[in-house]
Amino acid sequence: NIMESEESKSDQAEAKMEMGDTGSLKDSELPTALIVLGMAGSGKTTLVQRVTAHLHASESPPYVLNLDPAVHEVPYPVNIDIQDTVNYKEVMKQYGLGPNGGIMTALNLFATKFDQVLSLLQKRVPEFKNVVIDTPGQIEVFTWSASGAIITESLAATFPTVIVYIVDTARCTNPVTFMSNMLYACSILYKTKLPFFVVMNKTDIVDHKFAVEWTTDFCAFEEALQSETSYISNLSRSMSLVLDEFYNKLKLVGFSAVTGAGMDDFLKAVDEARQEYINEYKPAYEKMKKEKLNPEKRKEEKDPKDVSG
Ligand SMILES: Nc1nc2c(ncn2[C@@H]2O[C@H](COP(=O)(O)OP(=O)(O)OP(=O)(O)O)[C@@H](O)[C@H]2O)c(=O)[nH]1
Repeated sequence: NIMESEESKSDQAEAKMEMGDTGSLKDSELPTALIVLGMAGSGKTTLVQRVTAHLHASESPPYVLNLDPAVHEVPYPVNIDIQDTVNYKEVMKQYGLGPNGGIMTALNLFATKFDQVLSLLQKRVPEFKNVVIDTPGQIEVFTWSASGAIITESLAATFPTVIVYIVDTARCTNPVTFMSNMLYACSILYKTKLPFFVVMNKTDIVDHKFAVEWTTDFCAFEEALQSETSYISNLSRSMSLVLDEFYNKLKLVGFSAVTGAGMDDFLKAVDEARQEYINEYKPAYEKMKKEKLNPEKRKEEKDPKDVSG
């Protein structure tokens, strides 16, 4: 069974919200769930640590979930840690798996109990403005797995949910690498359909100005491609044009998880994405839910009965 870490338990909360149901609460009373995604080494864990420390200092501590079964040490105060429920090394042994298979299976096992996480969270709703979720090192373990989809969808059905996609700015100064990373970001948007923004992390090493230019000025990107061989440069040029629609709406936030620079912009982007969830995602989700629960009605609307006899 999934349990909260000892320090994070609250007797008050148990008494306050026994019913564990957010349906009767207004949107403004619900916390924002931040799902932190990014390639291995992009800085997910360091960012969660930095944001958590900032929110604690602002006297608005978040509720924190670690979903990485293989992290050596969780460097921030965590409320629910996947490692307390499943031991991925034991999973590897028992099922004869390699490290990635072990991590994936550990997440699958955890996902089968995610309803328990939700009810623990729901009981604590009035205490938190943010729920921060750190994900496994290898991004595809979460973004291309059934368990990642189950976790994302059940969070998004309960709370305003936002995807925070972390990019290692220093590793994206090559225009082709940058574009590949943006294609990946775009694929996550496709898969989750959730409000989304990109954190250009590690700006203490390299400023992210180039990324803002490349996503807002096609000529600047084309110029940066000059040194590439013709095939790659032509393909990248075409891809960049394809990404234009994605770039138009995309929010890039410069950030340093080490120094904390960019925190205000980060929190502003969270607020805007939360608003987008309330204004756009939620109504579309409610409509879809209604249709799913009432398939007959939908059929009738689509195909009205022939009353002519
Ligand atoms: N200079 C600098 N280094 C950073 C920053 N954020 C993270 N790092 C470093 O980048 C490395 C990876 O950071 P993590 O936070 O472990 O990244 P992660 O995405 O959680 O990594 P995995 O979960 O192992 O895939 C560490 O050495 C961090 O110290 C940053 O803003 N600036």
